[in-house]
Amino acid sequence: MARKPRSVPQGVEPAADAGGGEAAPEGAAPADAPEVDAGSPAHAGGVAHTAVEAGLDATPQRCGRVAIIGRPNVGKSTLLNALVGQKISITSDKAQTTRHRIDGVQTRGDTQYIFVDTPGFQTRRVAALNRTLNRTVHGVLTDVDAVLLVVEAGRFGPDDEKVLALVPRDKPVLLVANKLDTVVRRADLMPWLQSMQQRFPFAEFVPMSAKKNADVERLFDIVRPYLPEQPWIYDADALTDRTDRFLVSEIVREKLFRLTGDELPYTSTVVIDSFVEEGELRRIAATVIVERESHKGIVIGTGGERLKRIGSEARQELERLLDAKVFLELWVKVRAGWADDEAHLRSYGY
Ligand SMILES: Nc1nc2c(ncn2[C@@H]2O[C@H](COP(=O)(O)OP(=O)(O)OP(=O)(O)O)[C@@H](O)[C@H]2O)c(=O)[nH]1
Repeated sequence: MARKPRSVPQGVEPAADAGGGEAAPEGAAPADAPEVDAGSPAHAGGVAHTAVEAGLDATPQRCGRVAIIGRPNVGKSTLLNALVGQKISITSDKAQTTRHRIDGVQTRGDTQYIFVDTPGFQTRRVAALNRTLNRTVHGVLTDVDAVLLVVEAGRFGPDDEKVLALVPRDKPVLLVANKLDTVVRRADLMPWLQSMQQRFPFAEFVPMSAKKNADVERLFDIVRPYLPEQPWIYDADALTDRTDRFLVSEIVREKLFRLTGDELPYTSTVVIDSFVEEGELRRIAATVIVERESHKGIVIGTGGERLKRIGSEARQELERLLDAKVFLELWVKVRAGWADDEAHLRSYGY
């Protein structure tokens, strides 16, 4: 399991925005929080069942799972990274970047928040890759204490509607109206929030920007009451359930997407061939898998320039994440039709 590095956490932008988060527009006050079952056991025969009753500890632990769902590109990964205080989920402008379910752990005071990122709900293609992704989203939702439905502030289209339809009715759903910083006329948001209130019994309305520190802090306080009183599942310094090896493949994939822009279809992926620890050095070999010979050219670039840059940017970020020196070797291979082939998907960890 990956832990928080000793070095300074990445992810949330420093609070350059003094005054920080945008306040919720007037009238957008959260709906009353529903009664949350704190999960404390019933009293039986005067026996102390909790640390509090036994007088051992004034603050019993809270711990719960919170799903982050939403259509592609609304900012789910950006939010997860900000909440966890470290980059564990990759982001790019290319929709459908997130492919795996990832637990992001943040422990603060008496509370352990386990945020579950999910792949954007896929509506475009019906290839095996998308079927697998949709199954992941369904699985996540049955197993959480609360759901953050992320949408873009002021917008709720058919794709958002499809995601909302997936949520089991017995879960508290908090509407995160993200990218508030892009809304020019805040007054326009009021009627929109009211229409959202009519649409679904959301437990809370949270207009915010995942890129603003103060907004992210506020979200912790809003989510906390929805988490049951129960012992923590992970150690206090845990970052994610994923291994370093997994995080490495995600970071290389992010650089690949960022540096190829729209030229490369989202069906390319990255496989880690070897990950060796030699004292303070990590020797990593990875292969970029693409579907066509022409895609290989895109990744390599003129005179190998682009592949070199992907490697160099990934290495710098990996050194911060792993808190070690990194030697990264990158290869490119063509595997036609991998995204439509269930056997290949399994071998690549999907
Ligand atoms: N202006 C602004 N941009 C944001 C905010 N949050 C996320 N973004 C940008 O929106 C784009 C998509 O963000 P992601 O976090 O990758 O979105 P996602 O929902 O995880 O996308 P998928 O992986 O496709 O499901 C990126 O370019 C982010 O930088 C925000 O609060 N304000």
